[in-house]
Amino acid sequence: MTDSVIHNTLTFTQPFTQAEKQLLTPEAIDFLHTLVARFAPERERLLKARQQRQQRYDQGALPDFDSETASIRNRDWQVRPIPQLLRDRRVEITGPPDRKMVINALNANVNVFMADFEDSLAPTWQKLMDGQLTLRDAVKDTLSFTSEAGKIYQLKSDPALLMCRVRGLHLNEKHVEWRDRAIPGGLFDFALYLFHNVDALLEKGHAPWFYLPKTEHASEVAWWREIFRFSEDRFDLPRGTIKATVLIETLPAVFQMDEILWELRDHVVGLNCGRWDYIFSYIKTLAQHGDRILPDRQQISMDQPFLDAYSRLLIKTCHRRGALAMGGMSALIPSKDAERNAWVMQKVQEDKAREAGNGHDGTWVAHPGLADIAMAEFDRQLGEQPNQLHVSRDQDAPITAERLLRPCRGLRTEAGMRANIRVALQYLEAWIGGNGCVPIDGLMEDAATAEIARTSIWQWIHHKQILSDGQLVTTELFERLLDEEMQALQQTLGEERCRSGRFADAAALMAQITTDDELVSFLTLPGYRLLP
Ligand SMILES: CC(=O)SCCNC(=O)CCNC(=O)[C@H](O)C(C)(C)COP(=O)(O)OP(=O)(O)OC[C@H]1O[C@@H](n2cnc3c(N)ncnc32)[C@H](O)[C@@H]1OP(=O)(O)O
Ligand SMILES: O=CC(=O)O
Ligand SMILES: [Mg+2]
Repeated sequence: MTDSVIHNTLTFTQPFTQAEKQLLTPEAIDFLHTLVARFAPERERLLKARQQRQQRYDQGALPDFDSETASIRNRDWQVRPIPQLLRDRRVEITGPPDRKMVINALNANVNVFMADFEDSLAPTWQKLMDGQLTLRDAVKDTLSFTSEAGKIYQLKSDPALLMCRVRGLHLNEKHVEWRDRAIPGGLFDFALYLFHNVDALLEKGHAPWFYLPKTEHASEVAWWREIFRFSEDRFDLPRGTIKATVLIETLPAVFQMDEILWELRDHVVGLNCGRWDYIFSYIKTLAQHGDRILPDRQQISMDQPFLDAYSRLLIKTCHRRGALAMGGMSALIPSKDAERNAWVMQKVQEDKAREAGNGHDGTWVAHPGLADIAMAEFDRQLGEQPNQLHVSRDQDAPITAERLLRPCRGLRTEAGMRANIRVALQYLEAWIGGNGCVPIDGLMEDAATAEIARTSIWQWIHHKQILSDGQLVTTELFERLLDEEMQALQQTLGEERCRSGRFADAAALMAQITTDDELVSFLTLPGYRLLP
């Protein structure tokens, strides 16, 4: 065995196992190679443009609607009609492409399962490969799993529809290099999923359906459009076969929704309110704006004016253009404690009722135990209709940039700061250990929610915030609280768990990204260096 595999001008940094050889066939690699050679250079330019926009925000500018694309916003046009199968997406479950979880998700009482290579996956090579193999088996309807206790998991006869969320533009796949540079992670996920599943999907009347995360500008979905078109031609697919739902989960993107739908009009079926990354992006984009600092995370609920405006503008924009307006995720997950569980169910129900009432066409759940409650709320609102495309929201007053950027009221407290530290620390420990989604204190925590936790603290330190009890937030206060929370975790989890886990690495990373002068753009970038 050699140490690396060179195929054409792609270099794989390690030899393939027998299982990986099923995915990394010469033909699949050829396709990946072609995509990388054609599209990787443009991705560099798109990332540079992100940096340049951020520099302007850091110098005091605020995101706004682009006057140069006003004609796209003002003209009447619609996206290509939504395929029949995708017109009713009232409940979607999400989760990493872990074998047991994929079966449970596809068997849940939902319309769609979004298999996630982004927020909920720590992209180790092993997880990526297992995830792709799992999805290939799911598409072929041969997926099964036997737990250590001997429980057998199999797909039901009418599983949910499958969508694949590829990694965001910023993430690399370091195990594959082209011209001595790591290739774009999203392109790797896309190429393998498409190559191995397109025939089987089409055979059963489905198609390659994707979720595109963390877009910041319409030019980024134009990049994906060219990849979709090229792939359709390569596989002799009619134009518009490949479909995508675009997450609107960055602050700059909320000002670009018409432009995003326009650029991707042959392929897009909807936009989605990725509320957690959106909150993170609000903090990051406005990192230097001392008058727009967010309070404790617990107070940043969807009824805050800036988030309510975001949800309503997304619905209004989508419905005018004939696209679905998907809602987002409550982070609450079921509890074994009956009293807490009743409270969780009530909160999730309220959240789904708000989304359905606003006019969303569907929503997300993080756990199968929440599917029925979400389904009931959307059934109540939608009735026999597959969606709410007829809800125009034309009666609303225009949603302005001021409203979308409006500062969020609420307190900054020591308890809130400690909670942020606990979440970020435990999440980073899980992530660098290869687990990208974990329950912490009754909440689903993934890369997006952890980003809120760590960037909040950075911003509070950077802008010398005063907590509700009068304490000044400083690096020293953060370091003391980090130390205390580490000790508290040792008490709760036990010395052994803390010693054998990756807490020392997690605490070091946390300290570094929280006290750096520059706000690190994604925790997964330095984190990825620690992943195998
Ligand atoms: C901000 C965003 O990007 S949101 C999208 C990304 N985030 C996600 O997708 C979150 C997905 N959710 C999860 O990963 C999980 O629900 C967690 C980690 C939060 C909790 O998982 P667990 O600790 O396993 O929960 P719990 O023990 O209650 O699970 C009970 C059962 O439900 C299953 N389950 C839990 N969540 C899911 C899910 N999302 N999909 C399918 N099955 C699930 C478990 O596998 C388990 O199955 P089993 O009884 O057959 O063993
Ligand atoms: O991806 C979803 C989010 O809320 O972030
Ligand atoms: Mg997200």
